[in-house]
Amino acid sequence: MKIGFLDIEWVDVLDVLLLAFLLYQIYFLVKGTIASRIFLGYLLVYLLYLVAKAVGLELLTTILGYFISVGALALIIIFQQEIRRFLLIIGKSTNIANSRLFTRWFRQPTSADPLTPLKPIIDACKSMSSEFTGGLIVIAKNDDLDKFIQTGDLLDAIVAKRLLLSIVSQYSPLRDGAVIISEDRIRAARCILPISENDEILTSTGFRHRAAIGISEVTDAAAIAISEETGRISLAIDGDLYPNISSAELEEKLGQYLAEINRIRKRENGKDASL
Ligand SMILES: Nc1ncnc2c1ncn2[C@@H]1O[C@H](COP(=O)(O)OP(=O)(O)OP(=O)(O)O)[C@@H](O)[C@H]1O
Repeated sequence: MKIGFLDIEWVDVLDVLLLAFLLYQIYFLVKGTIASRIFLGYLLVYLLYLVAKAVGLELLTTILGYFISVGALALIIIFQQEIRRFLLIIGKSTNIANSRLFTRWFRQPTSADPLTPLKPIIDACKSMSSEFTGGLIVIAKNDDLDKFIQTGDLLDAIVAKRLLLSIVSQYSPLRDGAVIISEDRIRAARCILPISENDEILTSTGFRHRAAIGISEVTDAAAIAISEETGRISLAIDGDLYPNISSAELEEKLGQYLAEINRIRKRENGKDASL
C-alpha cells in the first residue's frame, strides 16, 4: 500500500500497533510514580537531541548523544522496579502459569496439592475485625513464597481459626509481621513483606497495608490486612487494595481469585483419588 511517498506494508502497521501497546503499558506502569517524571525528562532530552541533529547542531548532538547512550543504562537501573512489574504483569496476564500444559511440564506434578480452606481464614478475619486485632495474612496462589517464609518463624500448621487468632493475639510473640498460608498449611508467622513504593497509594496508608500491596505486586499471592486502629478488613490482589470490605465480600473476592488454582488442584486430586 502506498500513502503519498510512504510505502506501507502490513508489518509496518503491526509494528506501530505493537509500539503503541508497549508505550501504553509503560505509561500505565509509571503513571503517578516518580519514574514518570524521569521518563518524561528523558523523552524531552531525546526530542531535543532529534531536533539538534535535524538542524545540524553538531556539538549539542554529540553531547546529547553521549547522554542518551549512558542514559539508556541509567534508565534500566532507575526503572528496575517498573521493569520488574512489567515483566510480572506479562507473566501473570498470559495465565500460562495456570494452564494445564504449564502445570504438566514446568511445575512438579501437583498430584496431592491440597486446597486452601477459606472458611477458617474468613472466620478469623471476622473475629479480628470485630475485636480490633491487627493482622496481615498472606495466601499463596501459584508463586513460591519461600523467600518471604524464610524471613519469619516457621510453623507448618493446619489452617484453623483458633490457631490464627492465637498467632495474632495481643499477647502472642508471633503477632508482629505477616502470617503466610500456602495450600492447607500455615507456613510461617512474623514474616517480613516488601513495602509497596507505589506513589498512588494514599500517604495515610500505614505499613501493614503497604506490605499487603507490596507482596501482591511482586507475587500472585493475595494479602488480607486487618487494621488494629479501625478493625477494617482490606484485601490486596495484583497490586490493588480493596479497602474496608465486609467479610462476605472478602470471601467472595478470595474465592474468585483462588478459583482457578483450586480447579487445577481439584482436578489433580481427583486424578490421584482415581488411581
Ligand atoms: N513490611 C512488613 N512486613 C510485615 N508486616 C509488617 C510490615 N510493616 C508493618 N508490618 C506490620 O504492621 C504492623 C502495623 O504497622 P502500621 O501501624 O504502620 O500499619 P497500618 O497499615 O497503619 O495498620 P493499622 O491500621 O493496624 O495501624 C506492624 O506492627 C507490623 O506487625
